[in-house]
Amino acid sequence: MEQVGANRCFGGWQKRYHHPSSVLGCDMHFSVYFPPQAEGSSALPVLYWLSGLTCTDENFVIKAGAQRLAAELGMIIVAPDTSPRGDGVPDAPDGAYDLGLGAGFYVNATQAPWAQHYRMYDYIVNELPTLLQANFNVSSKAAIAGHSMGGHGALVIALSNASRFSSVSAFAPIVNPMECPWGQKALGAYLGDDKTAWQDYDACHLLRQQGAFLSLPIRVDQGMADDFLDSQQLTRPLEAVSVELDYPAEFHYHPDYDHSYFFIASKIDDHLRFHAHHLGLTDAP
Ligand SMILES: N[C@@H](CCC(=O)N[C@@H](CSC=O)C(=O)NCC(=O)O)C(=O)O
Repeated sequence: MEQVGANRCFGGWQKRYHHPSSVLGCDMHFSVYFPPQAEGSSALPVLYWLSGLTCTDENFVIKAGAQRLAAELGMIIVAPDTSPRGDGVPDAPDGAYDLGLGAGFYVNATQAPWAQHYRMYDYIVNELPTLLQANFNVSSKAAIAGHSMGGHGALVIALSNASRFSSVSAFAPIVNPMECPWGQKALGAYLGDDKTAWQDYDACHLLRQQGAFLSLPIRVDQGMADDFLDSQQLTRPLEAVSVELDYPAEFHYHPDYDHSYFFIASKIDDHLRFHAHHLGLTDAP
């Protein structure tokens, strides 16, 4: 693993790394914010941030403005890329933004030509945490968050690995990919036509299946001026499932906010405080 960037930021460091991924079969970048407390001897908890369509590991780092509060809270934030990358990694034949490069959907693909490299689920759940444990002073406590496609990834990964995460949050997540154009296109390509294989990657399905056995804290924020709100099954279907199950997830709706990083930057502190509380860094959210 090689460090390829380092910027002093709120008394800590915003760093970028490059490493060979055996799971993805290619070289990957990821970004890490180390708060000032990382220079001490205590292991710090990690918040994984999963970004949306078209993003790399850098969109969140540059646009969300999370570092100021992460520095105060003593929280490491890890932002991975959104798909495998590089020569030899297939892309959508028409260069579409919602399939292939920048659109890994956090699944393990089973279909040609994707199956060899598109294994973002295993990369986030297994390879990346192991790499972080081996190289940095991180504690075993972790939380996960994301936006849109990354909100889908965060919810699916946390719901399927609830013992690994103290909390999960999402901005404008795709919560029912089985029933929306972005999800149907990606899951169809990566997993094939058998929709039973899609269920493992649908947050609504997972919550309905497992909600009765879970105590995972969930928070979702949604802008009401989001152009994708209804067309891409964002947020509301998951709220309906949580109401149906009486699952105590938090849903916050915000008039006038859209799907962009302006929304994320406006509300990211609420998510960091939510996770800090459940990670045991603070008494109150
Ligand atoms: N180009 C597309 C939509 C692309 C887009 O809005 N991407 C979002 C995530 S959407 C769901 O995963 C994003 O985070 N973009 C990067 C950024 O820095 O804003 C279109 O215009 O329709």
